Parts: sequence; C-alpha cells; structure tokens
Amino acid sequence: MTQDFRCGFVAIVGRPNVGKSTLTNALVGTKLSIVSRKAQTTRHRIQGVLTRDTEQFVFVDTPGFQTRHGGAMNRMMNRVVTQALADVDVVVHVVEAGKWSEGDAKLLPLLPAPERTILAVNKVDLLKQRNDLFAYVSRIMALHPFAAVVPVSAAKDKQLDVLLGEIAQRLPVGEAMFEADTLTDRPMRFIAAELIREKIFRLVGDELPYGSTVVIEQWDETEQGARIAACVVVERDSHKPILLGTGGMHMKRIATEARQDIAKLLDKPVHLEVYIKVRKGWSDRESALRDLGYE
Ligand SMILES: Nc1nc2c(ncn2[C@@H]2O[C@H](COP(=O)(O)OP(=O)(O)OP(=O)(O)O)[C@@H](O)[C@H]2O)c(=O)[nH]1
Repeated sequence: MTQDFRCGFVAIVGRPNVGKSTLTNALVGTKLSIVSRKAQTTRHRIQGVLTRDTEQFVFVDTPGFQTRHGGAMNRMMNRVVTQALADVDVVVHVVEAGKWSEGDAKLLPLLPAPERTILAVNKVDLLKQRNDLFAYVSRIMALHPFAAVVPVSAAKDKQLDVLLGEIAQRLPVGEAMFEADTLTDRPMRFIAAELIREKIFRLVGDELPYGSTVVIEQWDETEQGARIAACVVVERDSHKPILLGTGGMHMKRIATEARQDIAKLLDKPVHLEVYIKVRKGWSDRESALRDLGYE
C-alpha cells in the first residue's frame, strides 16, 4: 500500500424509498442490505466495504429518517441517523431526481459541514426532462451547499464511478481498516435475520407494516451444513395468521426462500426453521427493543 491510500467511513442517508439500499448494494457489488419496495425496511446500520487499488470505502447504510410516526422506535432510529453522521468522513445525501419533500429537508440540519457532504440525485433514469435537473439542484444547493452533486441511477448502474471518485477525494489518507475481501463486518447470523426479514416484507409487507422483527435463536454450523432456528416476533395476535397465510403457505415460502439465500451465503446446505412469537407492543418499548438486539 502506498502513502496515498485513503480509507474512511461513508454514510448514505436520505428519506425512505430514495434508493439508499440499492445504491449501497450497487457500490459494494453484493447484496447485503435489504432492498424492498416498502418504505423503511432498513432498521439496522449495515456496513459494506469496497476496496480499490487506492482507497477503501466503508459504507454505513443508515435507516430512513422517520417523520411520519411518533414513538420510541422512531426516536431511536433518528438517534441512529444523527450518530452515524457524526461518526463518518463523507455523507452522501440521496434524493430522488425532481422530488423534494419535507422528509428530504428534515435531514439537512443533521448533515455535517458541507465540504463533507455529497448530493446524489438518484433515479435519473426516470426523469423525462433532464434540463429540469439544473433548477432542481440549484434549489437544493441554496439550502445546503454540497461539496459535489452527482446525478446517478443506482438501479441502472449509471455514474456510480463518478460518485465513487467524489467520495474518494474526501476520504482521509490512511491504511485500510478491513481485509480486501471483507464485504461486511456484520456476523452471518445478523445477515441471515436480515434475509428472513426481507422475505417477510416482500410477501406480506403491506399487511404487516413495521411491527415485526427476526431473532436468530439457534445457529449450529459445521463444515457440512448449518441448522438454524429463527423466530419472527410480531406485535399482535392478529398478525400471526397474516404471516402464516392459508395453510401456512406464506411462512413456508418465507422459510424456503430465506433458506436458499442463506445456503448460498454460507456455501453449504442449510436446515432452517422459522417460528412466530407474539410480543405485544414491542415496537414502542425501548427495553423490548434492546432485548431484541436494537441498541
Ligand atoms: N428507476 C429506478 N428505481 C430505483 C433506483 N434506485 C432505487 N430504485 C427503486 O426504488 C425503490 C426503493 O429503493 P431502496 O433501495 O429500497 O430505497 P431505500 O432508500 O433504501 O429505502 P428505505 O430502506 O425504505 O429507507 C426500489 O423499488 C428500487 O428498486 C434507480 O436508480 N432507478
């Protein structure tokens, strides 16, 4: 490694649904964080690491900055966002091309000094009039003078190298913090829980909004395979049949699809059992959240 090597933390922030997870995955090149059509599916802080010849980017994918609901869960989520931004070297604020709402504006006061911030204007592939982009960006720059503005399409892999270049310039000079092949510093069981949660959101997300979480209760792994038991904790008795589906159909599909993903990740056969537990009102009690692994 040369003296010119740069390494630092990068936070990707933005209101729900702007494409933060898609962007992180596209940049790191591996599916680690959750991508879903539902807003607000990323509750955890997830790190993905990208190592190039001259720099290492450590991405922190923060949860969406919640503005819609009150309650302990949201206070905690907002605290996670604030903390993530204070800790990192570069903040990429993701917005959706042509759209600016209160949710976007509420993040601005949380951003660090402008020279550490980059505006990524995502979903430019959906823009009909590219000319409108200039006026749109000017309006945002008047509110916060970002050090750089990069129009991108996370889904279509457009301009991501330009974005990486802008981030790289702003990383501090320093040695790599992770081995070159590190994709995440999260343990496998955390990623497994995330994969199960992703299946739940994809299948029953509309009916079961934010009141569920996944806890890995058993993890026995040998060279030959892994036996995993996971528990889906829901908030109400009425959530149980939604999750089960007719004849347990939903649950079977969730478990099968998650098992396949986990087996691919571990590169060995996986036996996965998924249970459901009801724990009333958990999402609004900080102590319950802590028990379940949310700090
Ligand atoms: N057309 C288009 N769609 C995109 C692009 N990037 C993301 N999307 C879509 O936008 C939706 C939301 O993307 P996510 O990556 O889940 O958004 P997020 O900001 O992480 O959302 P939360 O986890 O809810 O905060 C998904 O349906 C993506 O496929 C893009 O560049 N172009």
